[in-house]
Amino acid sequence: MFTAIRIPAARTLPFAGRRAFSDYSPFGRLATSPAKPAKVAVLGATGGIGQPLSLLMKLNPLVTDLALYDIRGARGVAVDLSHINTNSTVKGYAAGEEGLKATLQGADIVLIPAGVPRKPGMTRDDLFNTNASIVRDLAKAAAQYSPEANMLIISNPVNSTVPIVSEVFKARNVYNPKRLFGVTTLDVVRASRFISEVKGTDPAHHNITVAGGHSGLTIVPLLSEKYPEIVGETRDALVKRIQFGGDEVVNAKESMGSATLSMAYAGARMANSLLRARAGESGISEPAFVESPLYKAAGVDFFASEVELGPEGVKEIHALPKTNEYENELLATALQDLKANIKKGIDFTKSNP
Ligand SMILES: NC(=O)c1ccc[n+]([C@@H]2O[C@H](COP(=O)([O-])OP(=O)(O)OC[C@H]3O[C@@H](n4cnc5c(N)ncnc54)[C@H](O)[C@@H]3O)[C@@H](O)[C@H]2O)c1
Ligand SMILES: O=C(O)C[C@H](O)C(=O)O
Repeated sequence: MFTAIRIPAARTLPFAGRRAFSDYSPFGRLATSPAKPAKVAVLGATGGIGQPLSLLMKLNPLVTDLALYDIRGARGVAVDLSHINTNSTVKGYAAGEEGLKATLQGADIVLIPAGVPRKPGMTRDDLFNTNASIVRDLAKAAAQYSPEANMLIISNPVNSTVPIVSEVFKARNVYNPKRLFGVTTLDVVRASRFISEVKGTDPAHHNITVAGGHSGLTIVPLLSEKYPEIVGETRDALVKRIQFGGDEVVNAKESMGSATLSMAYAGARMANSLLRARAGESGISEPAFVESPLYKAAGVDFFASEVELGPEGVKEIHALPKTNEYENELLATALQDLKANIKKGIDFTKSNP
């Protein structure tokens, strides 16, 4: 006799119960759909930072168009990413002026991680001879093809490459200090992680100001106002670890480069914050190395601190938190180095326009 086989109904989740990728996002809040089109360009997209950063941009629902450029391989990375089922388009371009033009035209955010990374024993300043001209040439193209974009400079030495971009834009009468950012987010990401390890807490609960610049002693964590209980050797070790966190990665990678994955995360967080501010969300702040009034009187035109973001880019540069004697000494040392790093970038661009 024929017996009907009963197939149990598949279990389904009601639509409202399903979670979107953005619910699990590590960036904090992500909007679920773009308020307006946003084109993001990545220059140096094939590199150790460029690839994961481009992936994170492909996953960001605020991005509608992603354009990738490198001196090699950007088209392959773009085709690979273009199979991911998020709404944005991805295009990769070949090296040269035409590729740069197509990448940059119409861009709202330009992320630049192009250039060589450190090997053990090197300082970030040792990268200057190679990276200064790479950043200068990319800045020239950006000044021509995307003069109004937010420029996010990742290439080291950030303390010098940001002034290089400002000089290139100034020479072409398109410089807008509200749109130029040295990406120092990684210092704050590290600070919150390292402090959570000391305190045995969730890093999400720690938002620490890291001021100054992005290299060694120019990185100044300002802990005392929020964490007056962290003192003595614990404080000294924590400050040193934040200042030299980059070396920790460089040494562990044994000549294979520097931080790439944590940097891609940090760069994507910064870009996401700018995209949210651009879409009209208020109260968004990130650390960044920007043209700043904070130490202009001391001859330091660029300085990293907490910056409030708006549709115009930099909305407001916040004053530093209250500092103690120990931090004032760190700041004094940082200012000396910063002055020299900034001058080096400006002098280079003036004598090699
Ligand atoms: N700001 C920060 O916190 C931070 C953190 C980590 C690394 N970095 C810096 O980022 C830079 C890149 O690091 P990485 O590990 O990705 O290096 P990488 O060598 O893996 O990648 C660099 C990419 O840049 C490309 N490139 C070189 N010249 C170019 C040009 N003229 N135009 C376009 N692309 C070009 C290369 O082809 C390569 O794909 C380094 O200078 C590094 O020091 C900064
Ligand atoms: O340390 C480096 O050279 C890369 C980067 O600036 C970092 O802080 O990890």
